[in-house]
Amino acid sequence: MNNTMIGQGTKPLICVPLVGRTGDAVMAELSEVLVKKPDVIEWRADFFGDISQSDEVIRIANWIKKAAGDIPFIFTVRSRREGGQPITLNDHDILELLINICQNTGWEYIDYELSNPPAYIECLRTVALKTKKKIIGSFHDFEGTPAADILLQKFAQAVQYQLDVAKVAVMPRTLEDVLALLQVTLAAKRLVNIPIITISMGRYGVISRMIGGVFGSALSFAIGANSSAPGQIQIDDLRTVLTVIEKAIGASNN
Ligand SMILES: O=C1C[C@@](O)(C(=O)O)C[C@@H](O)[C@@H]1O
Repeated sequence: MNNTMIGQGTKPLICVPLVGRTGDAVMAELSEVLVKKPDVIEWRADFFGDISQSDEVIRIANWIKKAAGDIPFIFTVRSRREGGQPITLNDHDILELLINICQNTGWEYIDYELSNPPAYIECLRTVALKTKKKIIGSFHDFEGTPAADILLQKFAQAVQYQLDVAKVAVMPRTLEDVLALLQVTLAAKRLVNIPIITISMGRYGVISRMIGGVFGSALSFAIGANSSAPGQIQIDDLRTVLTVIEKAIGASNN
């Protein structure tokens, strides 16, 4: 099994999401994706019907970890305001659940939105440090692609909070938006000293999922069993493309 952490290695890691509504569905998805050997697995727990039952969430998280061995895991509860599923938990409940995950599972990464109150982010960071978890500070815009300076601020914010990884996922309305996101990726890579992940979503943005690594994005999301966002492609296709790009870059000497 691969256990490379985000930001290590020469080519971007491939992460697949789990989006089942029930424990059985999540477990079935897990067996399906494990065969495809992703580098990282994300549980999008906002899709999980029993998310308000924290004991059940912890039980399944521990089951998943045991079944998947060394693969690094990301625990994500995407908020409604950033494109997540409607859930009954409020921001404070979500923070409590994330703390619970830090304290009671061996999961490596917690995704936490940079739009959360600063006090919540600092609280989670303190717990994460104590429990040796890493935080991915994230920002999502499913409507459009904000201007470069706004996106660059998101990366700077993640660094200010002393988080471990910074991630930006935005929706392009034009191909120019995709180019803008790639340009921001390159600028952010040069600006910040933590691993970054960038995604231009949807039909136009598909190409960013394949070539984002060239510009500095450390991870790309793909479909192992089910998709969690528009524009994700099948893991086998993404792996083929990333392998070809790595080979081509490695082979060229001018
Ligand atoms: O933030 C992201 C990126 C993503 O939205 C994508 O576009 O691939 C998929 C989400 O599951 C993940 O949490």
